[in-house]
Amino acid sequence: MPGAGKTTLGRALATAFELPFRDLDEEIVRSEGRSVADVFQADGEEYFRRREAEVLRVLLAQQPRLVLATGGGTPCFHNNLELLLETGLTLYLAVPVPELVRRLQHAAAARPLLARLPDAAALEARLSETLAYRQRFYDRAPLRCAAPTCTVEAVQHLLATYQASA
Ligand SMILES: Nc1ncnc2c1ncn2[C@@H]1O[C@H](COP(=O)(O)OP(=O)(O)OP(=O)(O)O)[C@@H](O)[C@H]1O
Ligand SMILES: O=C(O)C1=C[C@@H](O)[C@@H](O)[C@H](O)C1
Ligand SMILES: [Mg+2]
Repeated sequence: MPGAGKTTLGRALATAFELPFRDLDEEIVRSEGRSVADVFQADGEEYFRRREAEVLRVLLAQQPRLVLATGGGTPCFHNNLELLLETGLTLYLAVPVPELVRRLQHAAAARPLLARLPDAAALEARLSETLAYRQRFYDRAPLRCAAPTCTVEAVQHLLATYQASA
């Protein structure tokens, strides 16, 4: 979900595993030469999702060994989840909606899907609706860690257990 900690944990995991880190939103921004908000505003979500799927495919083809922070919506469009499940090991950061609200309430305006909401209650309602729809996608990740224990050490432990059972 937005604000779940993908970038923070992703960077730390990349350092721990000595892998390059990439953030899919940043790759889209670089490829488009404009911000995510500008893409949404000028060309709409459908265009953004198309570009997101294309940039994801180009990135994975160019750089198959990496830690990638996706966007919150990435697994829910254009069979991106199937691609991620086939080509890598996916981790879902499960963060309760009230905690997401705390993290995002002062940063929602810059986010196209969370902008123009009147207050924290409206933000909470929007995030709850979004998560209710997305949960079915997120739950297909083979690895899951729940806040507040989404640490590098917790993920290393999850990985060791996963690899031992594979
Ligand atoms: N484990 C954590 N505990 C508490 N706060 C955290 C944690 N991880 C990240 N944060 C804070 O939550 C906010 C969002 O973190 P981050 O940018 O890593 O999330 P994200 O999933 O990448 O968000 P985005 O939707 O912007 O891509 C930041 O203010 C960050 O400092
Ligand atoms: O949750 C989402 O759908 C989004 C999250 C951001 O990371 C961006 O990818 C974009 O704002 C859409
Ligand atoms: Mg991020």
